[in-house]
Formats: sequence, structure tokens, C-alpha cells
Amino acid sequence: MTRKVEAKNIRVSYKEMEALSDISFTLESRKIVGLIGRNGAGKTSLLSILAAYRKATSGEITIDGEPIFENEKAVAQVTFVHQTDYKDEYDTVIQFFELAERYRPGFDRKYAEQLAEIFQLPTNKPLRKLSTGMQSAFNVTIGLANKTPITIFDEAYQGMDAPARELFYKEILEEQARNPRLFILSTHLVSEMEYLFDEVLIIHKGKLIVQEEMDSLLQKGFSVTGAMEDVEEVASALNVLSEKQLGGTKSVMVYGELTAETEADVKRKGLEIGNVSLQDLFIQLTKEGN
Ligand SMILES: Nc1ncnc2c1ncn2[C@@H]1O[C@H](COP(=O)(O)OP(=O)(O)OP(=O)(O)O)[C@@H](O)[C@H]1O
Repeated sequence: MTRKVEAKNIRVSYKEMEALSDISFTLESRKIVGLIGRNGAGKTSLLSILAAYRKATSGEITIDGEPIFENEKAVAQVTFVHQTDYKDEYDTVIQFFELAERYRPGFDRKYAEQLAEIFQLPTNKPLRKLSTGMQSAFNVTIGLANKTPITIFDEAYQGMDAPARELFYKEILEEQARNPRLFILSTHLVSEMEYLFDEVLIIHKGKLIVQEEMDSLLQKGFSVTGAMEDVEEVASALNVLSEKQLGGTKSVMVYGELTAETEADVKRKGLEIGNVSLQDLFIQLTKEGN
């Protein structure tokens, strides 16, 4: 299921407020992409445009070169899982599976039933009577069982407890191994989900500030620790995101390429280079002032 998704100069305004400004990127299929950003950064706005739920104020999303908005064939390639209000939904889980089987050509009923068992969904209950976590598990079930080439989960885990979330992550990885596709997962649970991601997009205040393969992103973030004066000397040439000091020892978190020259200098001075997590990088990259 090879698909190429391109966002070209996406801008979204709600009246005078600009929620997304000039966002462009290309995503290749067979990847699990993490979309992270602080509250109000624009994640849902971006995902709803990627799924053609709404039109960008300007710019365009294409799948394999075809504009997606109001394009039935392109839209059928995408499943968008987001929080849904089921308070007026009298149909049961099983009735929903029947509908999905009738109207969604790729829907895998058998897999949906397996997932319902894994998540212990009460399949004969109307959706409005499921708990919040169960409703999310139902959404996740539909998202996985639809098996569309592009599957988007917008904070789909709301209300799901830790064991249920763990089952969800495991299913994504297993599905990706069985039926590779493009998964896009927006989340606030960065440390919990970072092991899933092949690639990461970070949006901040409506702007795309990072698009990187996970491995190279983690290589770009590193810490340097040691004697204060030596660390300060090395850090003066680096893009320092944060610093900590304890007595005469200082530690700085850096974002940027670690050149051979800097690495040699660090070694000469007896300083220590450490790894930083995606969560730490995300916090520092989106901190006021950075
Ligand atoms: N329908 C709307 N009308 C007006 N403003 C909106 C609308 N939807 C979103 N916004 C604004 O656009 C900005 C981006 O919102 P969006 O929901 O896309 O962010 P988000 O990253 O998904 O946030 P969160 O993580 O809190 O869910 C916010 O400032 C929000 O208040």
C-alpha cells in the first residue's frame, strides 16, 4: 500500500486567528509518524485537513499527486480516528461492524472482532453506553480494521487505561509488520509512544519546526556535561536549548549536528556526551523563548 502524502503551503485561519502557517511536508507510506505539539499547536487542524474533513484556507494536500479535498477516491484511502461524541448513538458495536463491512470495502470484520475481544468491548451494548475508554478502544478498533493505506489517530487513546493503550501500541506495530501503511499518530504521551515512531513532525504555534527521521532526530539532540568552564566554552558554539548547574558541574542540552571537531574538543576536555529523549527535546524546542 504505497502512498505519498504531500502538504503544500497549508494555511488555516479561523477568522483573524492563524492556526497553521505555511506548512509543507511529504510523508512516505510504510511509516509510523508521530505528530507532536503543545496544546493548541494546530495538530487537530492539520489532521482534519489531511483527512479532507475540512479545506485549508490556502494550500493543498495531495495523495500520490491527486488533491484530496472533495475527491471520493482519495478520501477512501484515509481513516481519521478522533474523539467522537456517541451520546446519541443507539447502535451496538456489532451493528457498527455490520455497517462498516457493508460500506467500507477494506474493512476486515474478522480482525475487528479479534480487536473487540482484545479490548474486551461489550459488543452488544449501544455505543452511548460504553465508557469513555471503551469508546476510544472502539474507535481504535475501527481505525485498525479499516486497513486504509493512510490511518490517522488523533489522540485516539483518550480515556484508555495504561494496559489498553499498551495493547493499542502493540497492535499498531503488529499491523505495520503484517500490512504496512502510513500511520500518523498525534499525541501528548510522547515518552510513552516515542518507541513507535519512524519519523516525527513537531508543530509549534502553527508552524512545522521539525520533520526528521526518529534516529536522526535523536542524534541531533545531545547533552554535554562536565566542568562548568569547559562546558561553557564548548557550548558557546552550539545551539543550547537548556542548561543545569550543580556546584562546579554544568550540563547543557543541545540541538544540532555534533561535528567531529566538537566531539574531539569535548573528548579533549574530558566532558561527557549523553543522549536526550524525544520528550526532553520536545519540551525544550517548544519552550517559550527557544
Ligand atoms: N473551530 C475553531 N474556531 C476557532 N478557533 C479554532 C477552531 N478550532 C481550533 N481553533 C484554534 O486553532 C488553534 C489550533 O487548534 P487545534 O485544535 O488544531 O490544536 P491541537 O494542537 O490539536 O490542540 P490540543 O493538543 O489542545 O488538542 C488553537 O488556538 C485553537 O483555539
